[in-house]
Amino acid sequence: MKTVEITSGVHWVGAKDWDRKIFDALIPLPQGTSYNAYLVVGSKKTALIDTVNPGFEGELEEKINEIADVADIDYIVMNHAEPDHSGAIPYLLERNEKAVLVATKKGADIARAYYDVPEDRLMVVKDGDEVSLGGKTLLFIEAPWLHWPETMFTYLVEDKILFTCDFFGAHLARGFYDDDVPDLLTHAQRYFGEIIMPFSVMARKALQKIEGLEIEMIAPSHGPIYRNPGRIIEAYERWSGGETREKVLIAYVSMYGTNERIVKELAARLTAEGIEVVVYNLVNSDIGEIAKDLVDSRAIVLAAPTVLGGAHPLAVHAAYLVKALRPPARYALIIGSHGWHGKSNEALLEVLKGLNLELLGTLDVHARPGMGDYNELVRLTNLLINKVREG
Ligand SMILES: Cc1cc2nc3c(=O)[nH]c(=O)nc-3n(C[C@H](O)[C@H](O)[C@H](O)COP(=O)(O)O)c2cc1C
Repeated sequence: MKTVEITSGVHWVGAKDWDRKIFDALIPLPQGTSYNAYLVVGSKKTALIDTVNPGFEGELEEKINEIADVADIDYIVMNHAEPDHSGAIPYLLERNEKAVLVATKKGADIARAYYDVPEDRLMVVKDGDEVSLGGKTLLFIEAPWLHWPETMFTYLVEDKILFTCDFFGAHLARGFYDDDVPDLLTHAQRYFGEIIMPFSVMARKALQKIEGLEIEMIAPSHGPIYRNPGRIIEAYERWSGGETREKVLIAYVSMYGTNERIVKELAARLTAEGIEVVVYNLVNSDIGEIAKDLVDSRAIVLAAPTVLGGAHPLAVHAAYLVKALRPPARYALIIGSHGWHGKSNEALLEVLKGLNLELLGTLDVHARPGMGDYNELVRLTNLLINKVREG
């Protein structure tokens, strides 16, 4: 893909990574991703906003050279220091003798540590600082913890474009503008769940901060550019505000079918009552999809057998992720099974400790589910339905 001029003097010079399958050695990328970088050309100065993942430096340089010489860039704006956006900084600083790296104070610390940026090539900015490129003014807005401590947004005043790096992003190689991707909000929700949800408080603060800005375009550093920013801002308000639906997320593991039978019975009863249900068998589930559904589920059910005196490792992993992602769910049910001494429920509750979840109950099936287990399941299901409907 060639460069794209998104408005006069503002060029997309990023890279599409169609082949990437995994992010942060953890999150599957079913549709690849993109590393968006933007070249802003003023009448006097030129700035590059964000860079690309290591391995794409040459592609970035080629694109920049279509518009201006890499050696002529005056500012490299680092909205976020994570290598997928800043990995090309050392390469660029080697090929350009004058550009300074623009970052927050914390960003500068990270740039020194990760990219060996020397002091004379660093320009520290704080909230409200501006840089004029000649007819194009960059305004810096500190937006920490989205998703590292140093993050900021850059606002291009004259063109009303907000560059937000990870915030409002989506892992997608396809599409260029939001209107090219009909299912974009689903991907954005998944990205929110994976990356932003643990920082929902900071997300709300950032949304308040940009409330008064006139925004014509949102240009994140992963996924399509929003020409209709209202849609994603409204979605982020809901997601970061912890707005949940009448929806239950069930994640389970079952070696010989005990938990599976219980979970299927539970899902069928919830569905019959008009409650939205998503069921994930943890053996073959994409954790990005689970993260997406955690964004708006009101209750979580974890079900797993006792294995070697604890919970099945896949369930421990899932519980750990739930704890780390801090979803807005309000209620939980924990279901387990055992052959001789049940330990799974206890182990999962230990992992989840500290989350603001109301535990509606536990069920621990001995070997295979019997009448007593099904009766208890009916009681717990009714309780869950009532709570989920209450809100
Ligand atoms: C590898 C393995 C380890 C197990 N470890 C325990 C254990 O430590 N304690 C226990 O009570 N049952 C243990 N069990 C028995 C299972 O917890 C029991 O069969 C349970 O009903 C399986 O539920 P599932 O079919 O949903 O996986 C173990 C079973 C297997 C296959």
